Amino acid sequence: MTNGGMNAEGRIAVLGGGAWGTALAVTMLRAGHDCRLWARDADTVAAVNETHENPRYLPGIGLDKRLAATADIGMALDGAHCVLAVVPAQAMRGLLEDLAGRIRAGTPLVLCAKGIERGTGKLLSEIAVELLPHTPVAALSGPSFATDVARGLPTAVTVAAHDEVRASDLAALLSSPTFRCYSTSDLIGVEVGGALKNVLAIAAGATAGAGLGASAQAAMVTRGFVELRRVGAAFGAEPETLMGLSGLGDLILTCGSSQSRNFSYGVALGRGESLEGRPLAEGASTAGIAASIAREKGLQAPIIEAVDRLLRGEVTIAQAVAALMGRPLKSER
Ligand SMILES: NC(=O)c1ccc[n+]([C@@H]2O[C@H](COP(=O)([O-])OP(=O)(O)OC[C@H]3O[C@@H](n4cnc5c(N)ncnc54)[C@H](O)[C@@H]3O)[C@@H](O)[C@H]2O)c1
Ligand SMILES: O=P(O)(O)OC[C@H](O)CO
Repeated sequence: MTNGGMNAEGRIAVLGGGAWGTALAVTMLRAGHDCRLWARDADTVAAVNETHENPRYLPGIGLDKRLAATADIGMALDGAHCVLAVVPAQAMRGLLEDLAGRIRAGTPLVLCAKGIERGTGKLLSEIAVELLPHTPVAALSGPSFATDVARGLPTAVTVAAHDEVRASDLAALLSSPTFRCYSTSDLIGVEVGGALKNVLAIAAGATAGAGLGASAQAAMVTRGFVELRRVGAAFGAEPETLMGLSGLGDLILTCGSSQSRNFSYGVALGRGESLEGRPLAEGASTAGIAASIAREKGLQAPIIEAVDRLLRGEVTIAQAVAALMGRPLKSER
């Protein structure tokens, strides 16, 4: 496999017709691959095929006319040499169950969602290994707004697999001139970094929404990053991974931009607005899971805990801030 992912080695199946699945499918075409996009929603399939748009999830962005969508998952998988799974984290188990018996043994599966399963506390790769024991599993994560990536704006992400050679082969396969994939064998680190940054983006958004000022926002993100590293370490993540694209990199992106759905969700929370019917914010599911994992492991994660309690309606933003500021003084480390 050559560098840059410009050699078409076969077809790539992208499963999930939302913002990120659509952006990745277009990126795969740009990388020189044949690509089929599977979407469960017939309107999305029709819009992609007929008007070359995904108006529900990527409004206003014209898509590559070569992009073919289908509602038939078997057709998307037919001849695929690599499969990208791009549905929300809480829907991933259902998708992977559908893939059992359909995906060819040995075909790599790249998990592109950022979350942890509610109820089990499992990483998505753990679910994949359990349900698809003959499938090599990888994850893709890093600073990447779907709208930026779909437009062909440049960014860099990380592709992780336990097998280092597989990770670097996949990074080469998925890279394009505007989508630079680094590789690592720290699969856990990449998954945990991507999942936890969403909770901190809600915290940063809530700080902004409550009008607490730019200084508070920077302090929240910095101390939140300490918690991300602490909880990440408990999962077995390597510290260097969390300092990379799928930790610090994505934190910088999502904690400072209203383009982030998690940040915007936090802004609404901080303003006391309704959270009903808002776009997907994975951090809202991950907050409770991360808070309970931190408690179980005896880790201090007061910001993650505060987001969880705010979302449950157990505290007001003023109470959450007072509790954080009133904690006993301690060393920064
Ligand atoms: N949007 C981004 O900028 C971006 C970037 C990187 C990673 N991600 C991650 O990608 C994942 C998906 O996000 P998104 O932005 O595409 O979300 P989205 O809300 O735009 O789209 C979700 C898609 O999943 C489909 N879906 C939902 N439940 C499903 C199910 N049970 N079975 C099949 N399909 C189902 C929906 O129909 C929709 O097509 C999330 O974990 C997100 O954190 C998103
Ligand atoms: O819009 P968000 O908050 O889901 O963030 C999207 C991506 O994860 C950014 O890397």
